Amino acid sequence: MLDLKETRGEIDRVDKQIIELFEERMELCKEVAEYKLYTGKPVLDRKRELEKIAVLKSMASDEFYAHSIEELFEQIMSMSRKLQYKLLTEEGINNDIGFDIISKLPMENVKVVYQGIDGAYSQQAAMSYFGDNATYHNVLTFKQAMKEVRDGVADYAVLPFENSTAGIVTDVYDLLVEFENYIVDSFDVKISHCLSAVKGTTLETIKEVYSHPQALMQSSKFIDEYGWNKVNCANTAIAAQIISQEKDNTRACIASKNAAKLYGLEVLAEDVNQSSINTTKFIIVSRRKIARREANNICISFEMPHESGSLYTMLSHIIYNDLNMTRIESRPVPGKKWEYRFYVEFEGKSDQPGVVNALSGINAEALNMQILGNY
Ligand SMILES: O=C(O)C(=O)C[C@]1(C(=O)O)C=C[C@@H](O)C=C1
Repeated sequence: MLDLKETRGEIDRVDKQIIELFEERMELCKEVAEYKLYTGKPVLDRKRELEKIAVLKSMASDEFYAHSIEELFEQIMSMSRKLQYKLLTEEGINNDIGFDIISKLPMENVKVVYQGIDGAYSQQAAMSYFGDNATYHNVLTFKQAMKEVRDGVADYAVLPFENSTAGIVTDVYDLLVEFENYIVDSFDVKISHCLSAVKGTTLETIKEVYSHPQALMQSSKFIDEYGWNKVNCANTAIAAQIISQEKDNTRACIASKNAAKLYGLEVLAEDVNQSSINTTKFIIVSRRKIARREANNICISFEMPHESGSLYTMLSHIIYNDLNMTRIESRPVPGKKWEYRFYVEFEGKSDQPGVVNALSGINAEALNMQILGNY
């Protein structure tokens, strides 16, 4: 029988050679980086990589090794690219992500827009964040709020980003890519929904419940127990307004207690959301590319070639630079069937070298990378 210790000794000897050769190869890649620094040639040269892999595979003695060699060299070349991005960052190339670092968001006399009407949760969120020294106005769509921020009509928009029960607010995700506005802060608001209707309505007379799709989802257990139809509205407060105008006791709405009071409705049931920890994360959006000094989250979006391993390759930049990923979401790419845009959030600051390396790697290797904010 073979001696395990002896064989392991042989493995150790081969591994040492692999390390020496790997380091020798990386030193050569530094020379390539220097060449690229002066010529402005991009780090990634996929054509060269594919040609190399084909040649290396043809040297393998069987199919299994050919496949392993392909994986191994994909990794080696990925390490080589990461080293090159790091060297370029150290030379000051690619490291201006362009955020103005500020100590505090300007809050005095600012104009704040929210979606919905009086009594909307977004209004409540906006007022709790900006307080009495801001002026507030509402628009009917998230897109209009984004436009007003872009055009300077408003300094900030306060938009819902994600709910702990119903998930992400997909329209807001899409608009963050469509508009060149930036997330500058985020905060959580505890949400407690009420079922409200005009006087004379009871649980027995109701047939339809009006609300925003997210609020309907968050209260679906309660609504489905009674078998009521769900009717989508642009906003919970708009639903309350419709119910108060229609004066029809077959209809009720899901909205805040505040909205019920504002539109003269009676509260028939409180806290109808199935989760007692129902919370919505709101974001503050600005057209200025600013980041608070203590901001420690970065959100980016990118698309990728539809190839095996491409998401892994993008995320490897985050892992390699020791960054903690806190969110990953995907949305369909408009006009492209079964292709997705990814949204990735990770901890870090826009001027941190690891963040700059990761962003320059993803920017070079993904399609349409956008930095959505450092908040
Ligand atoms: O040959 C280059 O241009 C390199 O940068 C070296 C290398 C490699 O490691 O072999 C790395 C990245 C490129 O995408 C292609 C090849």
